[in-house]
Amino acid sequence: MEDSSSDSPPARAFNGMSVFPLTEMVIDGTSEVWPTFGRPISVSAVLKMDRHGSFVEFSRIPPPGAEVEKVELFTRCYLHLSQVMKAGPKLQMWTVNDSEDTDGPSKMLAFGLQFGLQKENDEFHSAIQEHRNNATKLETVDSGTMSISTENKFERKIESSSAKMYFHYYGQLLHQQNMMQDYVRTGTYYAAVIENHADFEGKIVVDVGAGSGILSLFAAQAGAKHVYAVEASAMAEYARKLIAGNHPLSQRITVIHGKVEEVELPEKADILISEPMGTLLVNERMLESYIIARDRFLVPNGKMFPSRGRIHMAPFSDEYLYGEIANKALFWQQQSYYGVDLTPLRDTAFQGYFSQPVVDAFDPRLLIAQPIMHNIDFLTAKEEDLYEIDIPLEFKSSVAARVHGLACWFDVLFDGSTVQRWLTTAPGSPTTHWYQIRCVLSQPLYVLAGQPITGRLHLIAHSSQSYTIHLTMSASSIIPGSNRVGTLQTSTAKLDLKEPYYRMTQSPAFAWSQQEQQQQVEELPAPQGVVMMQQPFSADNEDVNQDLQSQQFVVSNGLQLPQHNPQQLQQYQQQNFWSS
Ligand SMILES: C[S@@+](CC[C@H](N)C(=O)[O-])C[C@H]1O[C@@H](n2cnc3c(N)ncnc32)[C@H](O)[C@@H]1O
Repeated sequence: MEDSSSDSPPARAFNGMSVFPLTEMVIDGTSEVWPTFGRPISVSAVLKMDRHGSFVEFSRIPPPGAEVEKVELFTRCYLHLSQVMKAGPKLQMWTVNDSEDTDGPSKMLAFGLQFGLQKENDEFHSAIQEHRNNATKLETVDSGTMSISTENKFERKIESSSAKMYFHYYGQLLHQQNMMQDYVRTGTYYAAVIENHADFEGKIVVDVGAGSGILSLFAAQAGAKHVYAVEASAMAEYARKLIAGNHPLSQRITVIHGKVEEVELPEKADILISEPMGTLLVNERMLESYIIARDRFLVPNGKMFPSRGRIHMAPFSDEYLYGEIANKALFWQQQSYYGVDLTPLRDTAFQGYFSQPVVDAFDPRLLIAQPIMHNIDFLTAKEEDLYEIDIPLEFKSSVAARVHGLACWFDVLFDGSTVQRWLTTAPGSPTTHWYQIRCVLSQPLYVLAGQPITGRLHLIAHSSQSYTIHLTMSASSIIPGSNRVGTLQTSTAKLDLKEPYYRMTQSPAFAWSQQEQQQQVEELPAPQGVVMMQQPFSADNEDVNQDLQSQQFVVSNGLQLPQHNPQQLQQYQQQNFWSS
């Protein structure tokens, strides 16, 4: 390890905290995972930086009167290899993967950090965030000791195996086509750009993650002076080919193969265009690259298309979905599977199924309260704001129901000078390839009409370009004589956004007739942010995605193709898309 460089931010010291090494994880009867901690060790912490990045050096403080006077190093944790989570007012949880910094085998370290005061916890937490920021702001000065720069930013926070798979995926035309064929998505981008051509005319544009180059071509159609299409995957070569074949627009577009974190551009941009949204808006962690591109390339007061995103959330009740997930674990209930007792893994399997967010298009009538939303302003947000997103939940149930979890979707805004356009993925709106996502609780809650539902949605970014989701939901009650809310029943869930359960081949939760559904739609008021369903789900319960694509294909091309043979349609679409 090198010593801290003199160019690095000054080291900061913190005292008076105890480390509880994590010895094991225990799963109790209610399927909660509880960490078991070892004996506490008093430590001090110093935040430093060397050429590998920022790190915290924890040192043991010898107990008063101890013979040893020398401060002994407990551990050194590099921030880019550490996940730090506030687990309580005075408690932080640390998990550290030190595989990159030891010559030996990969090691995971987990511990709790207990502070004497909440203030100390807050200060230490913000100092860590600040240090992360400073580290990435330092430019490469020379070939000397300090070499932390934005060039390493992507690599330092994303595992190389994850990035490799990610860019391999986007390097294939098949997947670019899939996005392009989401006509709600592509059509909204097209309309937003063309209707707001005044924002593009004569302007320098950067297309952040250009993929096939489709948005760059839209910007050029809208009159951009020049477009820099930055694409990190091998798709950049195909984009070059596609753009070259679209003369004369091609004269005003330059494709740059590389990451927006690394490439250099000859001039600043007046406007950025990008499609960086993943499931739940933030999956894939590409919004962070969009923000980095803003800081690197956009002129002050420049425009961003889109400029704002909102995550919408509401509790839902769906017995059918809950039963489906719970039943999957029944396999492990067998006591004699070829003579083998599978039950030791039953609880683990049960938890495993509930740790997958469900991705599908659901009926908005499954929502049992008005949605709430969380705003992310792409023009002002800091990249680090997306490392940890903490959303307090507060709803009022509109019916008596069993609450099975939290449903989420998002929308983004194109804030054009001429027209404002929202691209929405709300349930009941025309379905997109993002669908909606639902976090299902293994222990449902019971609520009465009018009862408050409170809780927290806590998203923590991880190095595989996704998030760990910590969901807490409580059935609450207003404490008589006060405005305070008391908790009656609480349920928690931990999910990995990277491991979703794509439920598109399943039957819809409701198989109502069109007439019944229409009647329901007319009777129910639409929740805020949700367009109530105008049409039934796929008439023959076939794969929703295929059916969606077939409907949209028919609409967009004006062709009268058979509506109820999605497989044939999809085949037809794939063959013909690139010649349309
Ligand atoms: C969701 S796709 C959108 C593609 C295209 N703009 C469109 O709308 O059809 C995102 C693209 O961004 C690229 N990408 C992701 N992160 C990037 C980064 N840090 N630098 C450059 N390209 C990136 C991906 O390879 C992928 O092609």
